[in-house]
Amino acid sequence: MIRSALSYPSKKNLVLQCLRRMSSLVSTSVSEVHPGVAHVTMHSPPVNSLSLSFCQELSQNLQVIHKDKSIDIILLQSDIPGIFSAGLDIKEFTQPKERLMEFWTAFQQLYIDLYGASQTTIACMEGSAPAAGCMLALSCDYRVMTSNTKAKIGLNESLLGIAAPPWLAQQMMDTVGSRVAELSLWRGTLYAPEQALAIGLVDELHENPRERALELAVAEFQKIPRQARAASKTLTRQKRLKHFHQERQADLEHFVNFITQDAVQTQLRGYLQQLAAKKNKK
Ligand SMILES: CCCCCC/C=C\CC(=O)SCCNC(=O)CCNC(=O)[C@H](O)C(C)(C)COP(=O)(O)OP(=O)(O)OC[C@H]1O[C@@H](n2cnc3c(N)ncnc32)[C@H](O)[C@@H]1OP(=O)(O)O
Repeated sequence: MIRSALSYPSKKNLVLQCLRRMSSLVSTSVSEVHPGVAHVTMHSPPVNSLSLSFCQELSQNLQVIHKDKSIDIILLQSDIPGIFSAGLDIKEFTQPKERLMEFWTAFQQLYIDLYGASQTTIACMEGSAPAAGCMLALSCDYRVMTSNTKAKIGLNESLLGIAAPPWLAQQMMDTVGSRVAELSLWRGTLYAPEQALAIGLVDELHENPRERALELAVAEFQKIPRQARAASKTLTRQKRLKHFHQERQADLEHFVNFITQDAVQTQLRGYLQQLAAKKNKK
């Protein structure tokens, strides 16, 4: 059974408790029965889309955990049925320039905080993870997805008239290989769970991803010395992170210049209308 951090009197949990109170979109709890395992839960209805405040809150939760030496596993999960995360909040793309810059900076920081976490991270996907939702999963060390065929995962940016940034495209290439990533990116393919497993986009399918992730964390991952797990991550990820920091400003400028083009804005408005029309048909 998972108990909230609220039930812990220690200094560490007071910090988590404060964070939980401040945060309405993301919360962290630690398990009494499974020490060292933190559950980071996204709950931003209707679809956990990554708005500016959502990115900031998720980052804040991760930053508190990073400082907590007693936590060595992070399970990233959603409490919205059928949804992991719908990706970036498309409405953010239509904001004025200052806000766009703040938004993209927060999204970049979220990538640093999740991809660069020293803890072992597991994405527990009980539902769909398109675009930046997929980025959250790709930033984790291990991905467990629901076997429910309604769920989809992938980088569908091209269908919105935009393209994933280079660092996200790189994550896809690192995970599924260059050729499959290349095809997926320009087609904007969203994969059903079995297909995602076949190309290596997810590591396992399970009826209950949270239960399976906890089992993996305790029975398998925590048996590997944590410093070895952390050092292995540094080996495989530090080059990417260093490059990201070097390119961060250019990435921000590219985003703002690209997204503010009239043709892109028209395309994005059309996509939002399609989503609304789909909802009205239900
Ligand atoms: C240089 C340029 C760089 C660009 C950056 C590239 C990086 C990342 C890009 C992105 O992440 S863009 C976002 C891409 N995401 C999507 O295409 C997903 C769209 N959503 C869906 O497919 C579905 O909503 C869903 C996630 C499969 C869930 O389906 P469900 O049937 O449960 O819910 P809906 O009825 O479709 O939606 C409910 C409600 O949410 C609104 N909504 C859905 N997704 C988003 C979103 N990403 N941003 C903002 N709003 C979203 C949808 O319009 C409905 O709104 P209301 O009608 O209730 O107001």
